[in-house]
Amino acid sequence: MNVNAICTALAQLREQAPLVVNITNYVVMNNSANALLAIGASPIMAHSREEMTEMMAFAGALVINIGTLDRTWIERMTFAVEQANAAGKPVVLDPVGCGATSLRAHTARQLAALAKHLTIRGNASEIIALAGQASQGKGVDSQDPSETALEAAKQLVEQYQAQVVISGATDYIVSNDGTFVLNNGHPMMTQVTGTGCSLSAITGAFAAIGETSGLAAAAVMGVAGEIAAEQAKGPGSLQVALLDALYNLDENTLTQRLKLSQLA
Ligand SMILES: Nc1ncnc2c1ncn2[C@@H]1O[C@H](COP(=O)(O)OP(=O)(O)O)[C@@H](O)[C@H]1O
Ligand SMILES: Cc1ncsc1CCOP(=O)(O)O
Ligand SMILES: [Mg+2]
Repeated sequence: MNVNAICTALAQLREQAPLVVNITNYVVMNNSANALLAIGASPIMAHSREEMTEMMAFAGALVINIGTLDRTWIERMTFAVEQANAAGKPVVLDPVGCGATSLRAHTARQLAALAKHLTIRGNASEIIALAGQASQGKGVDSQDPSETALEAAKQLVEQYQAQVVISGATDYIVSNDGTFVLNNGHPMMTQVTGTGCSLSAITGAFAAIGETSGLAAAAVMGVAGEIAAEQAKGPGSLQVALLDALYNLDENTLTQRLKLSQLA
């Protein structure tokens, strides 16, 4: 996949405006819904078991985010993944805080093993912990450089037949087709809660239109993030500017700014 293919995927996303079902955490529901709307998709935050079979029949994709987990949520998430599988819909898993507690690690692994068409998107500490290795995450924040998660990501690709997006200063998109490297974004993005969760939600939107790689999602998020950081005075205005940048992102800007390469 090259920059032209990413631009085509973005145009298709805006044309189709896929519906993305999110079971996400209390912190970022608003951020994620707004990020999906800004890029041109249609979000719905839905948790109820009673409506999930119907929901997955007409939805484009399911995004599962374990950020504010408890027993009830785990049961709902498991059922939702089963319904996505039955309807042949792709699943994106955001293993928020995986490594902080065994509940998160155990749940993320169970969900990953269950999902049939899976993309995993996490920061480096989450990806390392999901693979069962020692990570240095602090709660939901990464303290590992993204390149240190590459071996773990390759293990997860193999183990779950998944695509894996490691986000960070450099984003890596790892799959059976090789590893793409993105060098966009801005460090201030780590000081707004929900930028990673928004990236996972947008990954769901691209998965819904048949673009299973998280590459297109990481590309638009990275470029929009750096444009937003140029305009922001700090994290508060960055949050608003990010939505504007996602909304206004065009093919020329994406092409000019994208720093994309591939690992040999
Ligand atoms: N140091 C950084 N420099 C540039 N972009 C970054 C940096 N850290 C994170 N990002 C970007 O911020 C977004 C969220 O990634 P990340 O902070 O790793 O997720 P999470 O919020 O789940 O920890 C991604 O688009 C990523 O590329
Ligand atoms: C702070 C926090 N606590 C539980 S979920 C959450 C949000 C995490 O969002 P992100 O991973 O996008 O920074
Ligand atoms: Mg996160």
